Amino acid sequence: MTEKEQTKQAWYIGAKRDEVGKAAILVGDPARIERIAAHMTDVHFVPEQRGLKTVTGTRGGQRITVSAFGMGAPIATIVLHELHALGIRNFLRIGTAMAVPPAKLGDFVLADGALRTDGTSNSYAPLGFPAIADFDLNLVVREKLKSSGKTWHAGIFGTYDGFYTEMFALSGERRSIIGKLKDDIQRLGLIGTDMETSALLTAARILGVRASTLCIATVDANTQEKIGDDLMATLEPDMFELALDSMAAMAAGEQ
Ligand SMILES: O=P(O)(O)O[C@H]1O[C@H](CO)[C@@H](O)[C@H]1O
Ligand SMILES: O=c1cc[nH]c(=O)[nH]1
Repeated sequence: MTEKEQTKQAWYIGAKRDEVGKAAILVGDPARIERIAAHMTDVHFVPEQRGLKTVTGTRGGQRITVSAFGMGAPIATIVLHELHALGIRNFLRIGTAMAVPPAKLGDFVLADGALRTDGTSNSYAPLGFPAIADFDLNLVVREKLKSSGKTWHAGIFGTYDGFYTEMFALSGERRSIIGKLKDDIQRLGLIGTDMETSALLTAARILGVRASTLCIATVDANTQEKIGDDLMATLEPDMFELALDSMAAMAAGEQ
């Protein structure tokens, strides 16, 4: 029996088959679930388990599921894997990423692929296997970005497991630790960094489903400057709209 035939209710997110839609958006922060739900109709909240929140609603005539994984690749892939086992074939992670020029704070960054600097993706495929976003999904997202008039960049992300050991120095002494991140960025021309994308893209390819990541650049990788909550609050609804419209288009194509 395949995973999909076997799974009627997901172990950790708790969703049953009839509680999920045809495409999924993965967010980190569970507080985004209520806020994105306001951009859909006929909304159904799946009972929360272990702090994992999921909502399904209608957008553009399609049922779309949004699940919050919290932070980091291990739990993000569990959520993707469970939604895949419930029958979902299209995934878009949305959220925040560290910015690298030419991306400026507040710009959108779209992953065409990702450097596999995470550990979780190794459990899906050996390191030589590339973490590549789905081409058709990214075409749809690109079209939505172009018509939005927003400033956006597409390219390769870097995904790291150690937030305070590899990505963000809390004190001056620790700055040397994140030297590798800056080196990777410069040497490899990364456009953004996060903690989930390479694992999600690898897992999705191995599971035979489509995935990508669209983020708002919220932290400058060189200066560690962050965008304020007020600016993020004005950008987040645009990210929700772009993501929901993209996934409604993908879900429509699955019919
Ligand atoms: O996209 P959001 O949920 O904002 O998450 C980002 O912020 C968290 C910490 O950096 C990581 O999970 C990262 O990917
Ligand atoms: O600094 C940051 C900001 C967002 N996401 C990350 O992974 N790191």
